[in-house]
Amino acid sequence: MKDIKHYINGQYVGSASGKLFDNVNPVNGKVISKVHEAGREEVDAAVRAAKAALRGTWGKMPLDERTSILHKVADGINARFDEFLEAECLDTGKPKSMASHIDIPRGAANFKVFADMIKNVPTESFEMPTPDGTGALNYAVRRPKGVIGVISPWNLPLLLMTWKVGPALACGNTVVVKPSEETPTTTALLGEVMQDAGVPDGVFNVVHGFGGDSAGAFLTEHPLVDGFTFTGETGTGEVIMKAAARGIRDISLELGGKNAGLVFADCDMDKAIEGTMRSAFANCGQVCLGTERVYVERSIFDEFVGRLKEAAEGLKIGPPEDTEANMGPLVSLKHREKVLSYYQKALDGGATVVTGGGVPDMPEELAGGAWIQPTIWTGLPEHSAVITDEIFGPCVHLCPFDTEEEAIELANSLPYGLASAIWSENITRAHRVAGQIEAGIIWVNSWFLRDLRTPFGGSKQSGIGREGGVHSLEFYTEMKNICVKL
Ligand SMILES: NC(=O)c1ccc[n+]([C@@H]2O[C@H](COP(=O)([O-])OP(=O)(O)OC[C@H]3O[C@@H](n4cnc5c(N)ncnc54)[C@H](O)[C@@H]3O)[C@@H](O)[C@H]2O)c1
Ligand SMILES: O=C/C=C/C=C(\O)C(=O)O
Repeated sequence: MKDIKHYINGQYVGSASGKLFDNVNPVNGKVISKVHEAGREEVDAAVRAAKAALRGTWGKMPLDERTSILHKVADGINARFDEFLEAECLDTGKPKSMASHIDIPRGAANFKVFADMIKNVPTESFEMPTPDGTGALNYAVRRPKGVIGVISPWNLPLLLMTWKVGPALACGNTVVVKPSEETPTTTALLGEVMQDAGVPDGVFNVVHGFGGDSAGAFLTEHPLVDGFTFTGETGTGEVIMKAAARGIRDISLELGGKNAGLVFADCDMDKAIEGTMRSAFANCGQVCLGTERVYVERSIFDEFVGRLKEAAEGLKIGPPEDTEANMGPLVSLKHREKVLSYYQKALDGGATVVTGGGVPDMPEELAGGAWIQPTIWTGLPEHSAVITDEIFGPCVHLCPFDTEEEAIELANSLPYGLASAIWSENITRAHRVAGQIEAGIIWVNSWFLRDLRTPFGGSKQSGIGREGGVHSLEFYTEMKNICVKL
């Protein structure tokens, strides 16, 4: 069986401890590979390699050369598209139809976009008077922040990891990546692409393992890491923030959400149903931007519930290679336990189960997988855990509202503030409501439409900082002002 090793200083290496853990295919529960678990020793070697690489050829490389290497990385991902696709779908169980349109192309785009951007973003300069009349000139320059610790989740593994590694390398940093223990394969494969593209040893390093008391914690506790970028749960973000406080290291946190959809009676119903189907069920509901609570204006509530039910019941659950399937399993049986505990809470709380609510019957060869039904509820009170907690499954609670003010208040009622989707053909209303929603990303008549130049991140407990466009460059560089007395 294949074993997945760390990638440190340009070499694939195993753990000194010999500790391995299972990588399980969520489609059938079978072990697909064994993964080396990093101890402090491997994490230390990776961080030191990254530190040394800053002072090596990478640190001295002209910008044009660096960015052309990053274009080669993107081309390398595209050249091995099918391998990346296969690996991502084995680790996550997601439909190939989705990963081939979203995950893998974005993995390549994340390198190209930021390589081009860093070449075209100006810095500022200010002339100032001085008492002796000669004046002074201030100008700002960008320098890499240093060694960046990248800690990424399992839901969009290649997409979310490269969303950080792309701009970090474009800005001249070096990285140590700790991918999710659930989905190590595409990050490991990226090491080969980096090597072939001519990325110098030590610039891109990967250590595998778990979070607490494992590779994740060892990385955040390592004093030579200069900054951390993390995507994952809010609770994990708190732990990482504490670790980063030691030594005053910078952080960028993209955290959990419990995003609201708002559907007004003046929406285009077809668009609202199509968009809500995606925002509730895409990637088996495992998208941080998903809408697990949707508020619908009362006059169209019954119609909306009926149409969403019909559409949800039309979803085809199946394994990645089933070309008709548009819903895969959850990432693991453990995650399914969590999601099913909320399905039970909904029942206990007196919800009306509009559709789903359990585990589908699957053919024998798939019976060991983490399959789950897409689920719609109505009738729960706003304080119930199903409405306040991020479940991260293919489920949505629908609730009617009467006024615009009430809809805004409901959307803003939770301590999260990642994203929201508003459905209305009244453009004045859409702008007015969008301006009042407490979230970092608002979509009007769309969902998960991404322009990589835009600010991306959450407010309240959904994160700190923004990445995307110049905001990524802000995080991954130190801005230095040079003041010259003339
Ligand atoms: N805001 C966003 O952009 C965004 C995007 C995708 C996912 N998410 C969030 O991610 C979560 C799902 O992902 P997950 O379950 O993998 O999240 P998670 O927080 O459990 O794990 C994320 C990563 O952190 C590591 N980790 C866990 N504990 C750690 C510790 N103590 N120290 C260092 N590293 C540690 C894990 O091993 C993994 O690599 C959801 O909450 C989702 O909303 C947010
Ligand atoms: O699950 C969360 C999805 C996040 C998406 C991005 O970070 C992105 O599109 O850049």
